[in-house]
Amino acid sequence: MTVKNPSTPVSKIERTPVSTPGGPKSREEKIVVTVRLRPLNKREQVAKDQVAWECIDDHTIVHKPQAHERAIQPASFAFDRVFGPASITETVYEEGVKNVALSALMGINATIFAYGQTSSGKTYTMRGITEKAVNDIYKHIMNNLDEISSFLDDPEKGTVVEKLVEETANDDQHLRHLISICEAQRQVGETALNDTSSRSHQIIRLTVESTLRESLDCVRSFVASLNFVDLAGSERASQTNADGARLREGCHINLSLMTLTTVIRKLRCQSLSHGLYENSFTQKTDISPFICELLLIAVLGNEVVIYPIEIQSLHAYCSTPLVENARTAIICTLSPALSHVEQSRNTLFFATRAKEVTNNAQVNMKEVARLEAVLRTPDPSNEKDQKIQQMEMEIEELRRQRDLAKSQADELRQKLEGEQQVLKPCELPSQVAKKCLSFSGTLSPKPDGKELGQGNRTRNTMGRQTLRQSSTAPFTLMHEIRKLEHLQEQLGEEANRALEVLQKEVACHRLGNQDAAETIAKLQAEIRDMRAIRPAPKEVEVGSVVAVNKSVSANLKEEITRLHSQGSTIADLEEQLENVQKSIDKLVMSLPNKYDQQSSNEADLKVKNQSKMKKLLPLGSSNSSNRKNFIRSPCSPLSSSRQVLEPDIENRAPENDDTVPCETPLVSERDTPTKSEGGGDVSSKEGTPYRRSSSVNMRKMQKMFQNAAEENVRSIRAYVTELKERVAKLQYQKQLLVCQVLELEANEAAGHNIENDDNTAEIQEESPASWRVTFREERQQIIELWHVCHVSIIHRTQFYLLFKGDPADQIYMEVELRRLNWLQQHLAELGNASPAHFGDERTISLSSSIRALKREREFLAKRLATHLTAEERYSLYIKWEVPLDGKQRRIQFINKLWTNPHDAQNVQESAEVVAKLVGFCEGGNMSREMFELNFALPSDKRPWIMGWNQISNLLHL
Ligand SMILES: Nc1ncnc2c1ncn2[C@@H]1O[C@H](COP(=O)(O)OP(=O)(O)OP(=O)(O)O)[C@@H](O)[C@H]1O
Repeated sequence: MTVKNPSTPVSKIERTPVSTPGGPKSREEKIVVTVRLRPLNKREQVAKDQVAWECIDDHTIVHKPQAHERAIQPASFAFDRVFGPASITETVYEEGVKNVALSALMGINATIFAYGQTSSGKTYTMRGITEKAVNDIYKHIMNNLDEISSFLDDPEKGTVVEKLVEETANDDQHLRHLISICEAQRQVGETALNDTSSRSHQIIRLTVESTLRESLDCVRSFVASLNFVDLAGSERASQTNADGARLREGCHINLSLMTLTTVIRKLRCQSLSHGLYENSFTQKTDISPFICELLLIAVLGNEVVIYPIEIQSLHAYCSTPLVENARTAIICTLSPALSHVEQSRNTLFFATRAKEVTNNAQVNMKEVARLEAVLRTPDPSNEKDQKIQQMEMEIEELRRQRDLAKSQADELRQKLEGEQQVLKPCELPSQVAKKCLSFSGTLSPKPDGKELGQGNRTRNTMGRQTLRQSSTAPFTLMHEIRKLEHLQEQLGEEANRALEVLQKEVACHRLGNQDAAETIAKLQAEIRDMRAIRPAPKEVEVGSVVAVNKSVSANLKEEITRLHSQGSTIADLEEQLENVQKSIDKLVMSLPNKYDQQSSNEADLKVKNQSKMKKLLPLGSSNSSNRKNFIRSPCSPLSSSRQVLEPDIENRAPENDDTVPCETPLVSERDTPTKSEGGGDVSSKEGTPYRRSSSVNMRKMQKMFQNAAEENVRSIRAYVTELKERVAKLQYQKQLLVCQVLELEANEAAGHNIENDDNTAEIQEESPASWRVTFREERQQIIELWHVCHVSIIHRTQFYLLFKGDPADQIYMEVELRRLNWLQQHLAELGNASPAHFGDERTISLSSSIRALKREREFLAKRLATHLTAEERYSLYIKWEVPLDGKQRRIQFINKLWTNPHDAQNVQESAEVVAKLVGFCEGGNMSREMFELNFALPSDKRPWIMGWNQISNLLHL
């Protein structure tokens, strides 16, 4: 069909861009979205369905709240135009879509499509719209019978869709006839909602060619498509009562509509990219080519070139630049029935989204279209070239990847060779490394005894852990040792600094008494000791590539022996820090005022108790009863009040003067003479002006000294505690290293077959998800091993509450697991008969562990009385089924804690109770306390903790 265009644009097409001489003109335009609400149909009336929607004006449709929904605000939707049940199709056409339809006469592709649930009136509406549009176009033709030509299957347009027929319409009658054939061919079926439900989408496309005479000798041609799309309706199987083929049809229809909805939604989100459409299509492999085509026309407004459709060719088509060149109008049809309110709402949501989609309306001049079509039409030879080019690029990329992989493999090989060299002196070439990878937990002989027998499963998992942890040993080990040394050195330096600060602090007191002098001397000695604990000179810088390369040239065993021969540096550090802690305490205690000295017996007892308590909970020593004994000097560089107080120093009394306020007991306000306090010149009557002024100043000073001293001691304490934590971490790391060495040696002894273990080396790192699984498994094993080895329940509590699955917990979990496995094996080997001696009067045996645990439980039972209220105790007794009238309820209750490793609730609640009794809290403090425990346990005998010395002694390192 060819239409001659009048020399002037169709006046009614207000928004259609006028063609301009010299080229196409385009502008962005929103999709025209209209809504048509049909009347209740017979079926709905018979069912006495309610009307749920109302068009309140030409642009707004609202949800009519039902009687029971009065309170709810009506949902309101606004569109370009809204047509109520009384509107006839002519009005819908004239006022809704005519402008868009007649754009085709101006060379602009146009699409009108209906969208709505089944039986909402799409076909009813589109039939009328198509009819009216055809009328208008032919009317236009009749008025402009100048040039008429026709074409069929235009080569520019490619080929038609399978079963798609393109015919030239001779006149309006002919066109109507063609449309009626089209409709007759459309598959229609009966559903519960619609006797004549369309079971397929329908598109009628008119290709409109028109000319525009610009001047006597210049005629411009336009070509545009006008598409009338009547989509099949979305439906709910429950409402259509569809089954069998009808149901499958419905599913298919829904699926394709869903795709359309998705495209609209994505378009709305301004994701107008070609990949987007490709994705939409590729994801829906069962979408019929027809629907794809439909989407292209209806949504993209593309100048459609129809290929014999295959999904693939469609992709190819989509990936070419799209010419957005269309005007689109959507008529959303609605049933007013309350029973369909949800579907209607969905339709309105779709319409709302469609409103936001912008089209690019562009005049199609035939010449331009031709050229573009030529450019876009794939030239087979060209296409081939492109494919070759693309393949070449892919080959190039593959080559690059291969080279990269090769160089990585070479690098790895080199590293491995380095490791092999390292191991040669031990007559354990690469075998050891490989054995280590494959170690499957043959460390422990099968333990005897019922409880200890649980170790089998544990050891299996240990094998897996070994894979994960030791996959890079011994290379990693050496690297770790370097890191450890580095940390040790840092720690030593920091400890020195801490001690220096402390020394200054002490010096500032200038107290000159014997105790203080001794303390200072001792601290100075400690500083000297600390300085002596220097790790072996670093050959390389840790962490750098150089370090790695140099490390591998060293002998692993030598490294470890050297580390050990450094005099158990970490243990020394630990001891030194412990001494620092003691020194601080002693210093504090050595500076009592006279008042305190006078009540020395009592105070001594108290001090003893306090220091005993400190052993239990070293961090808890800054209690208020101690504070008044703290160093009363503001002279530390840490003290903020130093400057303010310095002028007062000249008022200080001679040190050996009994009357000097400095040695006067810290007098409480209660004990201070009122007169002196009030007037300040009372003492002038009794003594020298010097005394008068100092008696006033000293009270003030004492208070300030006290505050400053407290502040200083607190900060030093915190610092020392931090250092201790770090030492504890080092201790853990060292234990891990030792465990790994142990494994290496065990492998060595076991003479593992490395060939069988190659595949295991692949296990390297765990994803967060698999770490979580591993964490749970490991924790359970740890809990079971604690039980089996009668490990301190305070330790269990701390560990359980501290390590909750953070990836950083991995190292601690593994150290703990390895340690416990070792302990389990050790206990099993020893039995009760011959406890092992480790040279520091500590012994580890099953019976000693049980005894220690018993002591710990008794200790906790005592704490029940002091740390819980009677009410809290009673509710716990009830919860834990401890007879309320029974004797020794406290110990009965404590004996129930941590008794069932397989009962997660028992574990969790036990931990909560113990934490409360010992005073642990969640979070940061927990960490501090956790590590603190490694330094000062509730008992001097701590058979459940294996330190570096014990393990390394056992390893004969
Ligand atoms: N605006 C209207 N005024 C009067 N009757 C209407 C109106 N719209 C639709 N109908 C009637 O409602 C019934 C269903 O209409 P139609 O077949 O057009 O729905 P549909 O949305 O195309 O359904 P399906 O998706 O199942 O094909 C028909 O009998 C039709 O005549």
